[in-house]
Amino acid sequence: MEHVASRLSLKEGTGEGMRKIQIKERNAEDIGEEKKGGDDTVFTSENCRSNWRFPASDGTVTVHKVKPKLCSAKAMCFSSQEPAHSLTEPEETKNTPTTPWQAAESEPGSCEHLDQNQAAHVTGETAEDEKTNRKGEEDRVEERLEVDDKLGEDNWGGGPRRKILNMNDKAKAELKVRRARLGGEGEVTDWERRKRWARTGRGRDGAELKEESETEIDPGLDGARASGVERGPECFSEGETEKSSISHTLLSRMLLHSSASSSSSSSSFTYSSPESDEVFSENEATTTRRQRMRKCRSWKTFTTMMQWSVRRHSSWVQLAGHQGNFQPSEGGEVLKRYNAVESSCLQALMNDSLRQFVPCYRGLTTRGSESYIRLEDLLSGLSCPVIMDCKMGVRTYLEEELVRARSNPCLRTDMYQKMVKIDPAAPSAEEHAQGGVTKPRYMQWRDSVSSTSTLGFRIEGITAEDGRVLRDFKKTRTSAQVTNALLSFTKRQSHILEAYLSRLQALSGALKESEFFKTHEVIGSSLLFVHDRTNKANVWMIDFGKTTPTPSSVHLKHNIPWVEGNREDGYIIGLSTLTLLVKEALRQAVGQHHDEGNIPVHVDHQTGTQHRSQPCEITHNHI
Ligand SMILES: Nc1ncnc2c1ncn2[C@@H]1O[C@H](COP(=O)(O)OP(=O)(O)OP(=O)(O)O)[C@@H](O)[C@H]1O
Ligand SMILES: O=P(O)(O)O[C@@H]1[C@H](O)[C@H](O)[C@@H](OP(=O)(O)O)[C@H](OP(=O)(O)O)[C@H]1O
Repeated sequence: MEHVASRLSLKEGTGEGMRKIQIKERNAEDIGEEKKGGDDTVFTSENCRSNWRFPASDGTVTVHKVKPKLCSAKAMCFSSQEPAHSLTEPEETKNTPTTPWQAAESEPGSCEHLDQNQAAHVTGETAEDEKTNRKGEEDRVEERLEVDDKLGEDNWGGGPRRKILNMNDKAKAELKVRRARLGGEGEVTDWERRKRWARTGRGRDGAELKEESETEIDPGLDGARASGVERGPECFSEGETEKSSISHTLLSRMLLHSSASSSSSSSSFTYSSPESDEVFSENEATTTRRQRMRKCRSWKTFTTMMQWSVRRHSSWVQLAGHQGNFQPSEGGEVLKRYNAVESSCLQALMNDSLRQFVPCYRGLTTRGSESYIRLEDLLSGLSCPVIMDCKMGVRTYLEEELVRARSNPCLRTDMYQKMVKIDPAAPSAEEHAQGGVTKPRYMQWRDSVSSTSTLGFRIEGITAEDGRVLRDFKKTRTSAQVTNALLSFTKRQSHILEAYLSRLQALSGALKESEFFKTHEVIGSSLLFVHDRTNKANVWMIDFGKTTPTPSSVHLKHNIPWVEGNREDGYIIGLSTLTLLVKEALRQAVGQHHDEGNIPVHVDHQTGTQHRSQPCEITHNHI
C-alpha cells in the first residue's frame, strides 16, 4: 500500500527545520476557516494539546490547535452514568472511590476524616495564620471554582473533575480547610449535601428532582421545599433564621430553576456572586454581611458540586466523536454543534425511507454565540442504556481531504502521537523526524489497522451497563475479534442479538429504497447500537458531518471497493459484514460455537451477497 504521505512530497518540516520554526497556533474554529481558505493566525508558543502543523516554504510551521476527540475512558466516565450503588450508598463509608472527586475525598487524611484543627495541621497553619490567610484562601478557592465552572461549561463534565483530579495534596487540604470553615461546626458538609442531592434527584428531569426531594427528609431540602419551592424564592418571612433564609433562597431557586428548565446543563445551576448578593438588604451590618457571604460561598461550592453531580448522573453518554460537539438539552433531545453539511443531510433524511433509522431532526437552536442542531436523544427513556458506536464504510476520509493534503500538506503532531501510541513502528523515519503526519496518512493508517479497510466498519466504542466506557478497539481488526466484542457488548443475550439482526436487515432494505443513499457518499457515519436492561434494542444511523451529495453523473453502488475517484464509500460492505457477524455472534450465543473460533465470512462485494464458506479473512486493499 502506498501511503499518501509519501505521495505528498513533503518538502518542508524536516527535523532540523522544525527546531528553527516559528510556531503559530490557531483554535479549532480557525481550522474550519482554514478549510475554507481563511488565514487569521495568532502567534503563541507550542503548548496546545493537539495540533496541525503547516510547513511553509519559508521554513515556518503553523500549528493549529484542534478540539480533541474523546479518547479516554476517564474523560467519558465524567459525563456518563455511574453504577446505581454509587448514587445510593454513602460513599465515605467505602474505601473504593469511583470518581476522582471521591478519590480526593476518601484519601487518607482527607477532610471528611478531619476536624478543623487536623485540617489546619495538614496545611501547616497556626490559628493566627489561619485568621490572617482566611480571606486569601477563600478568594483562591473561589477563583479556582470559577475556573472550574468555566471549564465545566466548555467540557460538559470533564473540566471540573479533571481539575480536581490534578489538585495536589496541599490544594486538597486547602479546599478541605475552607470547606470546614465555611460549613461551620455542626452543619451538614457540602459533600453530604451533594450526596443527598444525588440521592434525591439523580434524573435529568427537573420535575423528578422536585418530586423526589419532597419525599426525602433533609433539613436543607425540606426547608427549601417548605419555604422556597412551594412559596417561591422571595417569600421568606421576617422571622426566619439567617441560615434558613440564605440557604433556602438559593436552594429553592435552584430547585425552581431546574424544575422550570428541566435541564442538566451547567448553565442551569450557575449562580454568580452578584446573584448571591441579592439575598442581602443594603443596610446590614458589615460583619453579618461577611458571615453571610461566607455562607453563600459555601453555597456556591455546593451548587458547583451539584453541577458535577447532575452531569455525572445524566443518562446521556457521548461515546465517540469530538469533545465539545454536544450540549445537554431537555425534552428528550441533544444538541450537536452546527455543521451545514450534517444539517442539510438531516433535513433531507426526514423525508426519506431512512427516516425511521435516523434521530428526529428538530431544527436549529443557539446557545450563546454557538449554533446547534437539535436531535432526538436516542438514549432518552432507556434504563441504563448500553451502547456501541460502529463507524461505517471502507474509508473514513473524503477524497477532497486527499486532494487538499496534496496541495497543502499539513503535519499533525497529535495524529503522529496517536499513531506512535498504537504502534511506535508505524511512522516512517521521515515522519519520526518531523514528529508529524498528514491527516490522510493517519486516517488511512487508522483504517488499515482497524477493521475499516477490511470489514467495512469499525467499532469506535462501547459503554457497558455499569457505566464503563471501552474505546480500545483501534486494533480490533479481525471478524473473530469483532464477534467477541459483539458477544461481550450484548452479554450473549440472544434476544438482543436477534433484535439487532432484524434491525440491520430492515436497514438494508430501507437503504435499497432510499433516494438519499443513492445520491450521497456516506463517509464517517456511524451505526449506534442501543439496548437497555428492559430489553429495548435499536440501531440508528448517526453522524452525517462528512456525508456529501454526489454529482448527478456519479451513481454509487456502496458495495464495491473504493479507488480514488470513484467515491465509493463501502457502506453496504460494512453493513453486510456487520450483519453477518451479528448472526455469528447469535449463533455462538445460542451455543453453536464454531470449532476454530474464527468466523467464516465471505461477502461478495460485487453483488452484495453474503455466504458462509471456509474460514477466511476478508481483505480489500483499496488504499
Ligand atoms: N441523537 C443522539 N442521541 C444520543 N446519543 C447520540 C446522538 N448522536 C450522537 N450521540 C452520541 O455521541 C457520540 C458521537 O456522535 P457523532 O458521531 O455524531 O459525533 P461527532 O463528533 O460528529 O463524531 P466524529 O468525530 O466521529 O465525526 C455517539 O457515539 C453517541 O454516543
Ligand atoms: O479516531 P481517532 O483515531 O481519534 O481519529 C479521528 C477520527 O478519524 C475522526 O473521524 C476524525 O474526524 P473527522 O471524521 O471529522 O475528520 C479525527 O480528525 P480530526 O482530529 O481532524 O478532527 C481523527 O482525529
